[in-house]
Amino acid sequence: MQDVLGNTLGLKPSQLHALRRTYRRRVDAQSIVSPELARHLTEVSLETNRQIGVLLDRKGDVQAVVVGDAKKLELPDVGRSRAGDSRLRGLRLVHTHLNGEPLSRDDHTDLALLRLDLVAAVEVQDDGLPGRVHYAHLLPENPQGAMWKDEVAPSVHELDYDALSGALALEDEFARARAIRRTGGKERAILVGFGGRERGRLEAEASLEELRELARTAGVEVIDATLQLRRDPDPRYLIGKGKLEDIVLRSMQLMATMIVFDSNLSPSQARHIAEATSLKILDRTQLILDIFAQRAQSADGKLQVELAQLQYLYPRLVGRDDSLSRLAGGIGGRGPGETKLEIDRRRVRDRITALQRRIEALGENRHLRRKQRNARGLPVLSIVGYTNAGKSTLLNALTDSDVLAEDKLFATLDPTSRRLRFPRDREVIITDTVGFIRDLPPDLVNAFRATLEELTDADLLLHVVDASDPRQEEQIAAVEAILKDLGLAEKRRLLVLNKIDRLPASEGAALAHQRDAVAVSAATRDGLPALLARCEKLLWADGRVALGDVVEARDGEGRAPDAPEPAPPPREAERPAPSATPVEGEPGPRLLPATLRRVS
Ligand SMILES: Nc1nc2c(ncn2[C@@H]2O[C@H](COP(=O)(O)OP(=O)(O)OP(=O)(O)O)[C@@H](O)[C@H]2O)c(=O)[nH]1
Ligand SMILES: [Mg+2]
Repeated sequence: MQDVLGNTLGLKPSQLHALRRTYRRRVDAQSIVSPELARHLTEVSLETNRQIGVLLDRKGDVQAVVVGDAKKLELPDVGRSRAGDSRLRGLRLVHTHLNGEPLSRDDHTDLALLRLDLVAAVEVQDDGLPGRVHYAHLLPENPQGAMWKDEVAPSVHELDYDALSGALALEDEFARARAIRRTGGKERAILVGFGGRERGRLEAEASLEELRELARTAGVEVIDATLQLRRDPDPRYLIGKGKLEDIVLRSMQLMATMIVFDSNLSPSQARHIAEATSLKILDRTQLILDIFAQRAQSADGKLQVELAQLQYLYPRLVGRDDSLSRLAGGIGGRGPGETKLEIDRRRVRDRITALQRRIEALGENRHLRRKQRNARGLPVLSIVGYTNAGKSTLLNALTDSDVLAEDKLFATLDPTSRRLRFPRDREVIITDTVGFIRDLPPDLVNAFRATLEELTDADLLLHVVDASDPRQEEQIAAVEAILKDLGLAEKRRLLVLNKIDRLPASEGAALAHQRDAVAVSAATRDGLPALLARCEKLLWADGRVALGDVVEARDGEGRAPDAPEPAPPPREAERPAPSATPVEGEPGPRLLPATLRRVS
C-alpha cells in the first residue's frame, strides 16, 4: 500500500491507518467524489484538524493521499506539467476545507499550473460530516479571459457535474484552439522586464521596449509584456515565485508558448524557472543570439554565432537533458548549422574548441583577403553604431549601393565593403559592420571579435547615431563601451547624427555643433557633402595618407602578388564624385540581388 504524503508528522497511528486505508477506496469515473469518500475525508480532517486531500485518476482510483495543515495543502510533485500539450493531467484533486472557505488562490494555481482535471474542496461541518462542495475546472479561451470556472454544490449528494466527460470535452477544446494557433506557426511570447536598485523604472521600461523590437526582429509574436520592479533580484526566480506564477498563469490564458526575460538569467535561475513551467524560457542574450543565428550568412558569421550559442549554453548544461531538448528547435534553439544542440557537455566542449580553431583559421584567410582587397593601401573608413541607427543606409547613400537596410535590429551581420571615391581621385574603402546593442552578450562580442577585427584596420570610425531616438545618449554610451572593450578606444572617430529628417529643421545642425558631429540624413542625403568633406579632412589633412605613397604610409606592405591589377581610376567626367565602385573582383552593386553581400 502506498504511503500517505505531506504533513503526517504527529498523527496518531490510528489516524495514519485510517488515511492509508483511503487508498482502497474508489469512486466511479464520472463523479467528482462519492458521499462515502467525502465523509471519510471530513471525519479524519476534523479529528486531525488538518486538510486531507486525494488525487483521483480518471478511473476513479486513489493515486495519492495528502495531508496538509488547517489552512492549506501542498501537493506532491505530480510530474512536470505538459503545458503546450492540449491534454490535462488526468487527475482531480478532492480535499477538505475546515473553515467553510471557498477555493483558495493556491487551489486555483494548482488547477492551472498542474493542469488538473478539476479541483474540489469539501467543507467540513462541525459534526464532521461533509457540507458544501466548491469546485473549479479550467476553461477554454474566452473573451473574458477567465481561466477557470468556480461552482458550488449545496452538498455531496447534489453534485451533478460529470468530471470525466467534462475533462475530455475540455481537452478537445484545447486541442482545437491549439491547432488554430499553430497555423500561425509563430512563437507567442510574454516579455518580462525587470527593474530594481541597479536599473530604475525608466531604464527598465526602455529596455523592455527594445526587447519588443528584438522579439519582432526574431519573428516572435509578443502577446503581453510586463515589468517587475523589485529591489533586488530573487536568486532563484529573478522576479520572485509569486510573480512567476502569475506570469505562468497568464501565459496559459493567452496560450503563450514562451517567456522572454529582458535580463539575463543565471544558469541557476534559468533552471529554477524552467522547472516551474514547461514553457520555453529565453533571456535577452539568447534572443539576440537567435537573431544572429537567423541572420548569419557567411561561413564566418555562422561559425561565430554557433560558438557564441554554445559558450552561453555550456554552463547551463546540467546533467539532465530536458532543458536541452526544449532548445532543440525554433526561437532560441536555432543553430546556424546542422548541429542540433542536443549533445552533452563533453561534445559541446569539443565543438567549442573545434569552432575556435576554425574561426582562427578563417581569420588568417580574412586577413590575407583584406590585404589583397586593399592592395593599394587605401584608407579604410568603418561605419559603427547602435543597431538600426542607419549604418547600412548611410553606406548605400554614400556609395550608391543597395546593401540590405531595414527597420529591424541586426539587419547587418557580415561586414560589407565598398569603394568610395572622393573628388580629386581620392579613394577609400568604406565598411559597414554589425550593429551594437546595450548589454551585448560578452560571448557574442568574443565570438565576433574576428569580424570586428576589421575595425582595427580602420583609419577612421564613423560612429552613426539615430538622432531621432530618445535613447540616443545611452546608445552612444553603449557603443563607446563596446569600442573600448575591443581595444578601439584610441581610434579616431567622427560622430554622425543620422535621421535628422525626423527632427525639426535646424535642430540637427545645432545638435551637431554642440557635439562636434556632422548632421546627416542618409535617407534624404541631406548633409552628405559636408560629411565627406569632414572625412576627407580627417583622412588627408595631416598628409599621412596621400595618394601614390599610401602603401608605405599605411603598413609597408605591397599588393599581394596574386591580387588583380586595380582598374585605373575613371576620369572625373565619367564618374561624378563622390561615387562608388565595388571592390575589385565584385560585379557592380546593382547587378547583385538585394541580399547581404560580402567582399572577399
Ligand atoms: N527617416 C530616416 N530613416 C532612416 C535614415 N537612415 C536609415 N533610416 C531607416 O532606419 C532603418 C535602419 O536602417 P539600417 O541602415 O538598416 O540600419 P543599420 O544601422 O544598418 O542597422 P543594423 O544593420 O540592423 O544594425 C531603416 O528602416 C532605414 O530606412 C534617415 O536618415 N532617416
Ligand atoms: Mg545594417
